[in-house]
Amino acid sequence: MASLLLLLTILLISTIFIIFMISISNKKNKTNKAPLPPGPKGWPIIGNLNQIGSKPHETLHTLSKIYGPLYRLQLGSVTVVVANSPDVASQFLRTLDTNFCNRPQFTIGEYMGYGYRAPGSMPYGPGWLMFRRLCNIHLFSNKALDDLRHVREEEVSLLARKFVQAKDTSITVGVEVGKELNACAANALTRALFRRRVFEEDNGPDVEEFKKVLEENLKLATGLNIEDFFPWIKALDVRGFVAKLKRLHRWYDNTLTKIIDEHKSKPKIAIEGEAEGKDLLSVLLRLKDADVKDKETDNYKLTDTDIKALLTDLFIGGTDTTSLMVEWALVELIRHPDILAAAQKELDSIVGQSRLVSELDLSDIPLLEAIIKETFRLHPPVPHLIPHTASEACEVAGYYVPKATVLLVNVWTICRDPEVWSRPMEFDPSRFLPGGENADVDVKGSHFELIPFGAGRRICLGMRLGMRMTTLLLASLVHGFDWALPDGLSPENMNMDVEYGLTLERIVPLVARPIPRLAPNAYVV
Ligand code: HEM
Repeated sequence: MASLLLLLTILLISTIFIIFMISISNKKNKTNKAPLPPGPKGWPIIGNLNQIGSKPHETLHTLSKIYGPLYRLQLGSVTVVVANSPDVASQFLRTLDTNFCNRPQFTIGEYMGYGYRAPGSMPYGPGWLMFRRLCNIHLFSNKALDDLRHVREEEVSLLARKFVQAKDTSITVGVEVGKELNACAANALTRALFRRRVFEEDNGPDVEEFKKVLEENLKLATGLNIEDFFPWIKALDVRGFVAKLKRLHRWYDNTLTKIIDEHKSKPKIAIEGEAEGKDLLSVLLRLKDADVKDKETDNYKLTDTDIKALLTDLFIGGTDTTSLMVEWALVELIRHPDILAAAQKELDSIVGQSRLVSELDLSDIPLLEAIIKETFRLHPPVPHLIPHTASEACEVAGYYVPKATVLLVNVWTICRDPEVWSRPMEFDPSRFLPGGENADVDVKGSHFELIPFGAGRRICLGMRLGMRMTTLLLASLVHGFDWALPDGLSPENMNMDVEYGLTLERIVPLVARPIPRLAPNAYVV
């Protein structure tokens, strides 16, 4: 009996001791822990979701004026922090990069990323590193990019030719420039990925359907989908969002399965052999071969699903971003004819007027480069990057950021912050010219005031191709054509509104008249 009493007493004392220790440690945590970032008060259950509105980039921008460089939103069950200054962005993406190099598991990655097996949605780890390494060697290295220079140049000359042919019919109506740019960027990319032009009218997979799919792509891929914040809405699929994603995924999957089968049925071409064996799909199929023990894959056994996930991601990541960017640059140049004329003069002095631009002409074009940077600044194609997530709780800028918090880097706001840029709303490329106030700033991820491709480990995988294609396309359109608006439209009253998505698209697409300005045989392909 006495020993039972003793045992109970010991148990009681230890329980009290444990409770005491936990409460001390909680108190200590509470007092030592930095406060959560400030943010607007939310409603029970939905949090701040009802305050986001239909133009989240504008809402997030307005909130930055109230709550400063780092604020917090509660969107349903998910805590989101928004970084609004170069300094805070660099704390997340440079100082704490290892903690923020994961992606939240959002619905889009579940379907379009084949269950988070594509590089854009995949968790950080060996599989993700392997995909990036493969792409960096076989698609985006300088050598791989040089090998495919002719492909990009051919596609851009075909576009120029199309614009020349359109000149008579477009006098009153103009051409829908963004759509043509999109097809051009898509064809150049898919020729590098699997040697096919997806927009070839009589050869590609059902072209009309493909165009619709492309349009649907990024509308669905917005950074802020309600389904990601309320699992029950996703389960019930109230908006039909999941059904649409599944349909889109099925389309990609069927199309890519056909393309892969076609490639497999062709005789295998050694990787060091003819150039045509060097498209990314041929390389991936060779690496997938059971006999290949390759350090590039760390002997990871690639599957057809991995390959389809990668191709889908590269295609989605590489088309709209590029064409949107060039469309915005052209809009700004039409609104600033003096800058357009100066850029034409710069290119004429290098290329002349008897041929189209080649990528080889584009090593010393300070004004065009400045125009590209200024366009990235005022119209960053991906306004909040792709969401990142905190692997562990941490402290940033004196605030506590809990584990699993979703991070949005508000590039859109940073790029128009008057504390960072003088005359931020003015399109003025001269700020980036030698001697200009921002001459040293580049877009490659080390100057956090201008990170249209992101920064750190998750920086855009296709940045080098994106830059090459953007520069070639814009140079060709500027050098090859004068640009006018259809009758009745003036540069001053162009609609500049955007539709929010993962990328910011123009609500009213640019319709313009290309007027050839080179010798007629310059456009002959
Ligand atoms: C003007 C052109 C482009 C812009 C502005 C752009 C922008 C971006 C941005 C902002 C991100 C997210 C970075 C982050 O979350 O920190 C990203 C990621 C990505 N981009 Fe691009 N991009 C462009 C072109 C391309 C091209 C040409 C490709 C491929 C062919 C591509 C493939 C990807 C992929 C796969 C990712 C995901 C990377 C990862 O999560 O590891 N992008 N891009």
